[in-house]
Amino acid sequence: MTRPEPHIDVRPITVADIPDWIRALNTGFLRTPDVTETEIADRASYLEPTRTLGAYDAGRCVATFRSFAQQLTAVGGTPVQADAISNVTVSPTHRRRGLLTRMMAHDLAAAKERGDVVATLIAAEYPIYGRYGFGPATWTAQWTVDVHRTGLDPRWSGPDDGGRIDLVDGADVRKLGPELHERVRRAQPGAVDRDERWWQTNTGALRPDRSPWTEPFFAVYRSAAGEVEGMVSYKADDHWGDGKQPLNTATVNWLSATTPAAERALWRYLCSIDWIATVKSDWRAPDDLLPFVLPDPRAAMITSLADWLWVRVLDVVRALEARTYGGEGVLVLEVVDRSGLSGGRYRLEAAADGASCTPTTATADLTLDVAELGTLWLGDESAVRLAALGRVREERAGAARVADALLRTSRRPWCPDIF
Ligand SMILES: CC(=O)SCCNC(=O)CCNC(=O)[C@H](O)C(C)(C)COP(=O)(O)OP(=O)(O)OC[C@H]1O[C@@H](n2cnc3c(N)ncnc32)[C@H](O)[C@@H]1OP(=O)(O)O
Repeated sequence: MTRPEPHIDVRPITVADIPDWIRALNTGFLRTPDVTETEIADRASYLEPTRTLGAYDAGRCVATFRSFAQQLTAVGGTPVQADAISNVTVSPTHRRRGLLTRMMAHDLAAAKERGDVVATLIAAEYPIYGRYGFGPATWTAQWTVDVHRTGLDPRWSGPDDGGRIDLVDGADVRKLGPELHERVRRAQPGAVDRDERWWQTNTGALRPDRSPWTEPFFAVYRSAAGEVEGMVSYKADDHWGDGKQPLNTATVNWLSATTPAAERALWRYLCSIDWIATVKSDWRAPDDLLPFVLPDPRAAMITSLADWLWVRVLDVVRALEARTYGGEGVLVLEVVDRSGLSGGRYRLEAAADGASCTPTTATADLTLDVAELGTLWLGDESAVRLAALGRVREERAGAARVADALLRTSRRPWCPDIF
């Protein structure tokens, strides 16, 4: 049970509040609470005070919340404006008193007012955000590859498709990476844009963390035509077996590819590095090609599978009109939104040349909470499955099957980023 705490002020921060806000953030994330000058300067360089909230009890910051503008790729490749939420913490002294609820209400109201189509976040724990209308919209998997079981010829080196792989340094990544990622994310439903700071912090040009920077390896795949089609960042440990065999692990920080050829070449490259006995993937789509670019797919085991990007639909009409559909058809959705932001009855008409969505008084085919709409919107989840779980209700027999035929996608959505 939450209890109201009117004496605690929830408000956007000012620049002067940044050090105390960072201390509260570090506390909530169980990091050492002291604040360094580097951290203050870094946060001050990109925090938008109007979109950065703090809760103040007797002048001390006891909760943090931040949002920023993000482009999220809808099914079909159109980016929509998202309200990306991050840095959510409530100090342990002030938990379960409704502070998150107050900060979320403040932020979502502002996002709605601004005209954002959806809000997004990556949830620390599953039970937190459903109550605010968020639904898990993409899932993620991590693989561990037993290199000696892959069936790859250990004599193999380099791509066999006319392309090439080159080791590069951070400066090259900053030059080539942003354009590559733009192509990746525009083609990948569920992917988001990356700002310059992402490239700086992931190549060591900017080092805001207290943890010392360790330069990873970077490799670029170019096609036979010389086009940059893929890139990987990885690190390796130093582990030797009792028989003096090298048993090192290569851990992928991130791997981006615009073509299956690039994906195949980069995974095979990682598995071909001398001394490497194990390859650990980054957070990938659950239907990643990885296992199947290996002669023996069982060499790649999923070691982690979980929800990743959560979506909260703020504008049903624009969200449904932004995406493409698997066929033509009409679906009337009764969207229930207890916060009053996006509820209503909507008629979706999907056609080959685009979709239209309009408020309607026609009889509903399906009734669902706005959180379930967020779960269905990127095409990953099945309405038939949600109906079986009682999470969507068919008002017309067979409507969930129609929804699946329209909404689901052949490849699963994926968000390569954490934010
Ligand atoms: C996008 C991101 O940044 S994800 C990171 C989220 N942050 C963390 O996980 C850091 C550690 N945890 C925390 O800081 C806090 O516990 C928070 C932010 C998760 C929750 O903040 P609180 O102020 O305690 O939440 P609030 O009091 O508004 O809770 C509202 C409801 O959600 C429930 N709830 C909140 N957090 C959780 C949780 N982790 N698990 C289950 N239920 C939860 C509460 O019980 C309450 O339910 P009720 O209305 O039925 O009583």
